[in-house]
Amino acid sequence: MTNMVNAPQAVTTAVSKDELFIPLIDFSLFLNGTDEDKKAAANGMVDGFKNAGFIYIKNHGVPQPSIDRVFAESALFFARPKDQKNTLAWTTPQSNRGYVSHGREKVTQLADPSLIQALRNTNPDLKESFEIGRDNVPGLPNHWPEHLDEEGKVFTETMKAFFETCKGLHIEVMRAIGLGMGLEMGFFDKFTSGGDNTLRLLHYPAVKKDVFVKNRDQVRAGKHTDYGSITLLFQDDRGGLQVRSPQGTFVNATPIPGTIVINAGDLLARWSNCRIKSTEHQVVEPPIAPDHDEYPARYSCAYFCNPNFEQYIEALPGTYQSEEDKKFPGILSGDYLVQRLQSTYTA
Ligand SMILES: O=C(O)CCC(=O)C(=O)O
Ligand SMILES: [Fe+2]
Repeated sequence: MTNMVNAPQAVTTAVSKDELFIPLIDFSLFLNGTDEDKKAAANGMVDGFKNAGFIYIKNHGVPQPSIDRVFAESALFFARPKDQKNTLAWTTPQSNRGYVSHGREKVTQLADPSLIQALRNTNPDLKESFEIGRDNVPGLPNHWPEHLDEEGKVFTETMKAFFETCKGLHIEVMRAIGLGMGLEMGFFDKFTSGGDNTLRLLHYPAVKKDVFVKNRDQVRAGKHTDYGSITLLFQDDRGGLQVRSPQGTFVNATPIPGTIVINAGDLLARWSNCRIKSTEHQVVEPPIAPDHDEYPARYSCAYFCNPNFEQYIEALPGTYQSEEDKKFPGILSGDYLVQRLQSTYTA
């Protein structure tokens, strides 16, 4: 008889509040378990994406020292002088690579550029970021700092390696989603092989407490949904990420050491014919105010995954019975992303 007490559990709870239930999945059971383990982990993941749009995973196979190195390199990068960072500036939605300074991006659901501009002026996001795309794409170079100095070279090597690590995890997570949705486990492989993903390093600088007191609408990152298929989110231990609950409240997605938060994006919601949810989230000041007058800086790292840009995305098998059940027309993955990015940024 197996010892049920010591058997690892595929699914436990990460967050439970206001009807928002975000599961914590032991991903090693999917990666290395029996067929039964794989199925239990995969089902738990898909349930999480259907109900909350968010899951946490542990034992995910990404070595903690690599994650620590990415955070350390990211902090060194953002500490560079503004002028230097601006030489690496983000340019176009088609490229979606480079440095984005405070207030330039305002993630929002609004499509009207004048409304986005008005919002950006009143409540700028208190953050800066650096976007890294698939390397060696002709005509769309990454804006690496490797020519700047030795540190720039180390940063570049670290991020290139981490991009590949996350690309591997994306492939595995989509295999789990395939299994959990009753598709073949390899169903998504032809959509994930290219790695048309974006690694975004984020820095939310230290901010005076009274900024949030004077303006109650001030946030570190405005509420939004992500655009692509899934996002792998690595957060530090500061806290501040919040997820919209079915009751409409924003609930803390508290950092859990050793875990990665994964959320479904709009394109996966569309692809799954709305079986899977893409849930609004935001970043606010940490839940507990410090004794002194300032909230410390927060760092995070989001790996935005997309189906290969040349793939045509339409309702997945099993999510409709007849053509009329399809809620959206098909679209090329790359066209969808560029459309969404175009309304997010102004030059
Ligand atoms: O910094 C975070 O924890 C979340 C960032 C985020 O949601 C995004 O960049 O889309
Ligand atoms: Fe996001």
